Amino acid sequence: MISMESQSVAARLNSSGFLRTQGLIAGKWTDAYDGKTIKVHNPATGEVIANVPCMGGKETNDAISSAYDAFKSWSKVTAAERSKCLRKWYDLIVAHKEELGQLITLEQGKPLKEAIGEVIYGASFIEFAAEEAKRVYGDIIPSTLPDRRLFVLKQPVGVVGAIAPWNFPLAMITRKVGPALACGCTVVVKPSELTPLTALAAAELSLQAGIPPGAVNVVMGNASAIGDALLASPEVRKITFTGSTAVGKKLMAGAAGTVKKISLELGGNAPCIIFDDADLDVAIKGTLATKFRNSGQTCVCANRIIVQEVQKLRNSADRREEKQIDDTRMTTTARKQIDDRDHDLGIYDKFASALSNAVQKMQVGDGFHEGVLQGPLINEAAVQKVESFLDDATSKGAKVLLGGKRHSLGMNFFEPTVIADVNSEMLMSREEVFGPVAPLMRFKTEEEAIRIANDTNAGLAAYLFTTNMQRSWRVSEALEYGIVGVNEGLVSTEVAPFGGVKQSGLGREGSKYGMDEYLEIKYVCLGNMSSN
Ligand SMILES: NC(=O)c1ccc[n+]([C@@H]2O[C@H](COP(=O)([O-])OP(=O)(O)OC[C@H]3O[C@@H](n4cnc5c(N)ncnc54)[C@H](O)[C@@H]3O)[C@@H](O)[C@H]2O)c1
Ligand SMILES: O=CCCC(=O)O
Repeated sequence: MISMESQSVAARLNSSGFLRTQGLIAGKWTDAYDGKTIKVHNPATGEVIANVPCMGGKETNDAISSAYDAFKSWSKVTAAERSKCLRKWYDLIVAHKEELGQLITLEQGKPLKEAIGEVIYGASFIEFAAEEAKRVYGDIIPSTLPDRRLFVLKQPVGVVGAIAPWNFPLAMITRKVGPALACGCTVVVKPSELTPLTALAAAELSLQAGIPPGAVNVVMGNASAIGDALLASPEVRKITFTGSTAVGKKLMAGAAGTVKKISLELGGNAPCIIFDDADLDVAIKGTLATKFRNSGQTCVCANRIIVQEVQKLRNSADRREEKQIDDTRMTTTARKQIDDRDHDLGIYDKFASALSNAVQKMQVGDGFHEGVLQGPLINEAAVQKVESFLDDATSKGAKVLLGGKRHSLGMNFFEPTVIADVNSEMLMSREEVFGPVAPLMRFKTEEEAIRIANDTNAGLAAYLFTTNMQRSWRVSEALEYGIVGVNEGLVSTEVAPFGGVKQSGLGREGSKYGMDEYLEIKYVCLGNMSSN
């Protein structure tokens, strides 16, 4: 199955009804009103997979009206009923994980096994939301006056505009739509124009699951026209966005006009700190996982791998002093042991060579081919961005240890790359490279590692590798990030809060905290309660 060619996969998905090529408004599959379409390409081959409607403001306004109507009833359905529908949707997605995985590989490029992994990950947000739907509790507040009773109710926000990126065509949508529906909200989803097919297939399954027409609408096409319509409508009470920081800022400003609630999951610039006391195998495995997932195209991918190098200490006595060891009370053997260990400090060279060896083994190719671990980048612009970051780094003194250029397969394939001696003057340490490039930076002390790691406007995910328990806690606390992985490169799960600080965003997705994003708090005061 993994070796299926993309064209036959598309044909089969088409005949089994998984290749939907219309938007969804009020439960009806709909073309753009002016008949215009846009092409969806396979990033591995360049082939056109499908034409989907190029919708704009008019279709979006209709989708909003349909969501607004559906909200009146969906918000009144019991939590148990909503939970059942969501559970059914989850079951259907899991039952069709192969087809949805194939769609993801077709339009996004990630290897099929990874794509099916995304389907399971994406589905988990719906399952979790189905369970949480039943636990949206309010509060009773002890009153300050004897004749009053004070309550807090939690109620759905209303119609939600959910705008998603291309890198996780399913999971970035279910992470929004699952909790929104669970809380009683209805949604207008705008998937990326690069990857709308998975969203459309998932929306079809939502209808089959009994989620009422109008509760989930999908529009795509002219992104700014759709965005403007969502922002302008007073009926849309919440915008939830995952994507670039630049677009997130625009939406945040635009939401001010009607004072909408807003959640933003934006770009990262994840540091991955490798201390010299790290277990090298654990550090390599974790770094590979965080750096090369989805060919480096995730917001939580390590963007700066900051590795400890040898500290140039003056002499043995100074080394012992730095470690605050009482020299006078040490035996000669103990002193020698400390000195010998200090000579071994620094892991940079060992790490750079072990990482390069591991990366060299990664097979690049079409995601449908067996054994492929690295698919193509999403498009030519993404490849050009990686090239320009590498040119900038090498012109400023960085050294390519492995890869560094377009892959011989052509199209959007890029060689998995390791580049050493990157510093904070280089573009790739300031912005997301969003490609299969592992940039290595050097540090000497824990303090310096924390300073380098925090020296960015982003604050989404950070990683550190160390076997020192105290250090892992100390550094986790000092990192200005929303997510920290200690000795682990894959930390995303539906049960934990996902989101960033600083310019990486606002709010959290997944977990019980993700539900709050779709709820309003209402305080109710019952007065004159003492009748006799
Ligand atoms: N923090 C997270 O959870 C997270 C997750 C995935 C991706 N990302 C970030 O997303 C970026 C990559 O995704 P991308 O290239 O699709 O981002 P993007 O900002 O270009 O696009 C994201 C979505 O916004 C839409 N869009 C663009 N302009 C718009 C406008 N004016 N109004 C309304 N919608 C508009 C796009 O069509 C797409 O659907 C990276 O920066 C990555 O870090 C963040
Ligand atoms: O790209 C960002 C999302 C990745 C994840 O959910 O782990």
